[in-house]
Amino acid sequence: MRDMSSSVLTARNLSKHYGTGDARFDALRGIDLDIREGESVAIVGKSGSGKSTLMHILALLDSPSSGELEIVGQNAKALKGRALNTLRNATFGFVFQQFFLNSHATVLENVILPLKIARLGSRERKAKALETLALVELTEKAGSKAMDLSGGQKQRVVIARALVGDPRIIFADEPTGNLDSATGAIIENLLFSLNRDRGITLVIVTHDDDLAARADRRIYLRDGRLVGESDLKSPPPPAKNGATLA
Ligand SMILES: Nc1ncnc2c1ncn2[C@@H]1O[C@H](COP(=O)(O)OP(=O)(O)OP(=O)(O)O)[C@@H](O)[C@H]1O
Repeated sequence: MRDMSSSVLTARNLSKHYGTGDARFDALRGIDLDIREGESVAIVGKSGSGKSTLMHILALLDSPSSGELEIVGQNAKALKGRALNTLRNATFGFVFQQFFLNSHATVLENVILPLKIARLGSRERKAKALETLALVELTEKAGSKAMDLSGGQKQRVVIARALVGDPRIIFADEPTGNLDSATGAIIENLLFSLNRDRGITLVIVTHDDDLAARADRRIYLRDGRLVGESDLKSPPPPAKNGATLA
């Protein structure tokens, strides 16, 4: 059983700006955050508030302009090159719209890819990929081309690919964004069951209030600042000037 109380991600005074001089834009300003092993966290806020920027930095896909970040006890600044890639591949799973499936490859080949990168033997990676496809109920589509699947099936392949390397943390950016509500509910249930049953920490960026409400904790961003948090027991912070946060 994984230790639920220890931090898997710790951010201190994280800031990120784009551009310089007059063109400088501060996308994140002084973010402090602790994410504990096994919890589910939704990052919410208006468009442009910095949600994706924060998630990309937490997932080591981008670096902050200043501040400190620790991932499973390791200082992000000290991680470079191969060590960075190895930690990212071994620790994280990504459910991002920009990480497209290879539509001409089969479902199985798409799911196997991270295991190839991790240099697992071919028999072992096939067995592991098939086991993961069974978990997302896509066994019968293993040999289909990814482009021949429905939107919900594609998203399940993306989740299988995120899951196949046994990640400690899954980062999901608008995981139900392009799906109809019934299909979105299936994807949502799948993500939260992985969190509940396998103890995988879940970090989700979403505009969807219902999805955010299912997380253990919500983190509210406004103009690059963390303006509040709510867990299951406390309501969200009041919106400034009557504006809504969603
Ligand atoms: N590469 C970049 N260069 C300049 N500005 C950027 C860049 N990437 C993001 N920004 C700016 O940083 C701010 C935060 O962007 P971010 O994508 O994190 O917002 P978001 O909250 O995820 O928005 P959305 O909900 O619309 O996806 C935005 O104002 C955006 O225009």
